[in-house]
Amino acid sequence: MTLASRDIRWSAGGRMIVDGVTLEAAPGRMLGLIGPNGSGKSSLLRLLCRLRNAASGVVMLDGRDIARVPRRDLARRLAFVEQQATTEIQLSVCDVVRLGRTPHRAALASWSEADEAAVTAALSRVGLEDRHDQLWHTLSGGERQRVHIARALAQEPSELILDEPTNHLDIQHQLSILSLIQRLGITCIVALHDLNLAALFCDEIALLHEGRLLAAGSPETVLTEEMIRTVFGVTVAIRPGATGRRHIEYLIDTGRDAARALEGAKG
Ligand SMILES: Nc1ncnc2c1ncn2[C@@H]1O[C@H](COP(=O)(O)OP(=O)(O)OP(=O)(O)O)[C@@H](O)[C@H]1O
Repeated sequence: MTLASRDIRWSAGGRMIVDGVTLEAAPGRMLGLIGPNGSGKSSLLRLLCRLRNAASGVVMLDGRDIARVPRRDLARRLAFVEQQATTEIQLSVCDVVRLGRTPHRAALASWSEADEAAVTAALSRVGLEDRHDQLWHTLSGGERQRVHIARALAQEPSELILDEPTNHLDIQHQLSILSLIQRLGITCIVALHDLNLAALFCDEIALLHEGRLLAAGSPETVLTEEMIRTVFGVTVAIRPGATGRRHIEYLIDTGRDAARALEGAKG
């Protein structure tokens, strides 16, 4: 066991947002967190990395309540890539990635070769080594996202939590970032909206609905036609894809839509 929650609850604005979630991320595996908008994915991820405290229940790192783990020790273990992270506007790309080294450096210690090597390797892994000195605020949305992933990689975590890391990324970078995360071989929890990407990359999937964990298990057991219709209100057909993973096809009644549009045009 690495990161796990037991019956955690968190409410805001008089509403239960995370409602009794018990979840376990297996060591070295990639756990996908899926669910409709507002189902509580970001809130749950923030509880798991202790950016928020659960009102009840417990989050555990290797069986130890994370509320009792010193912040610095937690930062050495666990990295979080937020959905819309912002950074001080005058920082350069390498400055942002260097922030990932903070938990590993003793107070007042000078910048080491190992620190610089970790930053260079992280930038190269996200394909931005040539942007080392560019100002962060001049990057495109997708490049910023990749820099934040590089910052998390420079942190050399053993647990990595990512909130929709493919946001803003073109398809090539969506695939390369998820492949990279998969190849890291560390424990990952990643919130994803794209169900096909979740099926393609995740070892396990957890499905949230209205703050509750509705299902957790292999992509085959969680991503079923019935579950997707019930939770997302979308009709799909699921077949084995060319990769051997499941492929989800969204069934849109284009014939009916076209007939309606035609009738509307006739007045
Ligand atoms: N601090 C807060 N105060 C009030 N409501 C909140 C707060 N934080 C989150 N919520 C509400 O909790 C619900 C879950 O939000 P959350 O961001 O966790 O969902 P999500 O599954 O990540 O959504 P999305 O897919 O749209 O990113 C939403 O309805 C949101 O408005």
